Amino acid sequence: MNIEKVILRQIKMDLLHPFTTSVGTEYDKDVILVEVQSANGHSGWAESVSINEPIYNEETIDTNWPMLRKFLLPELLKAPIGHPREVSERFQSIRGQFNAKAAVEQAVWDLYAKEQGRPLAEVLGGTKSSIEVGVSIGITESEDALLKKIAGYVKEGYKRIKVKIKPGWDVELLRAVRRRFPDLEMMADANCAYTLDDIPRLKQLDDLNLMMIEQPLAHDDIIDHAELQKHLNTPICLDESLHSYDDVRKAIELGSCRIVNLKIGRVGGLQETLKIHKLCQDHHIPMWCGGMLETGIGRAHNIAVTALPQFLYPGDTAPSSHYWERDIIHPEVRMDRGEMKVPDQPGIGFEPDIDYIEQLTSHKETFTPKEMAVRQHD
Ligand SMILES: O=C(O)CCC(=O)c1ccccc1C(=O)O
Ligand SMILES: [Mg+2]
Repeated sequence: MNIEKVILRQIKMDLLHPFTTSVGTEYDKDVILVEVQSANGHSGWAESVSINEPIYNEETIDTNWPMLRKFLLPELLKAPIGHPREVSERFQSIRGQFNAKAAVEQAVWDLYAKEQGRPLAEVLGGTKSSIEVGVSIGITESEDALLKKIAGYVKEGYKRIKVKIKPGWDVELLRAVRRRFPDLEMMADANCAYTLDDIPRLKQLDDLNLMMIEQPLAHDDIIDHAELQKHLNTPICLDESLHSYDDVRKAIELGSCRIVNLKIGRVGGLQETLKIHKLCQDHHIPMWCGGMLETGIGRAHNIAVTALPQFLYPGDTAPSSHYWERDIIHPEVRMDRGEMKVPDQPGIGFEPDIDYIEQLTSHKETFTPKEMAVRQHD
């Protein structure tokens, strides 16, 4: 692959509806888009899934930009790349920065797939032609508001719903949802809001036939989760705690989770995703694809990984219209009766709407191998 140019753009997008979790509320999103261009005219695209504040992981859009320009892009551009797997190898000595690394690596994967004229899902080993879709529902102002929202999403056809919980907004609430929707495929996501002192409270969730409870305990823990899982029948799914193949290996070994939420950004890219996928297959651990309120570009990557066979549950891959007045790709991501088609076009299979992206752009910077070489000697 001959990468001639990398373009970073930062855009701002208003969310159609604010999104509240146990740690904060997102009203809009600043997004860093990475475009890698090759000599033969193809462009690969991806986005950093960092949000505006360091409340999900330690990264933000404002920490990603200087890491990209100072460390990651010089590594990428220092010599030609044969295969996208080499990108994560080059980034190995740089600590952390998972979302930023993934954004670059995923753009290279998209470029690679386009150069081969094949869909990204197929290049990764995906086996599905359509995927099932779930929806993640933020904390609402009342129980009634939540029940109304769920009724709407059930009507739209979503295959499972995920309710955000926190202490005091949990047992009674989920009981009310279960009473109203006895057969609904339902799960809860705590975003780290509990401790082991809450075992008695969390045990009450066992009667509600939840598919799983996501990340009940601290973002950096896999030990207490193993203890908690011993007390619960409901499977624990980890999100924040898993950054790598080795994290997942240790969590499986300890019994810290029975299900894995995979976010490509959180684990540093698609190569790591593929390693985790193989590990979960070998251990019969179901996976599903989490979301970070992505634009259509990040969403397209999420759809591609969800086509892999071990992605056994619906993911948080709602269609464009769930998040945005207007998305930045053509066509927009659509859902039909709770399913989405995996695109059969080359690469991510959706065309970035470059004119609209340019309108939304607040900063832009271009990098070439030559300029990087000059800068390295400054
Ligand atoms: O993209 C989506 O719809 C999923 C939203 C979601 O749950 C989420 C959004 C931002 C940060 C963390 C999470 C999470 O899965 O914990
Ligand atoms: Mg989560």
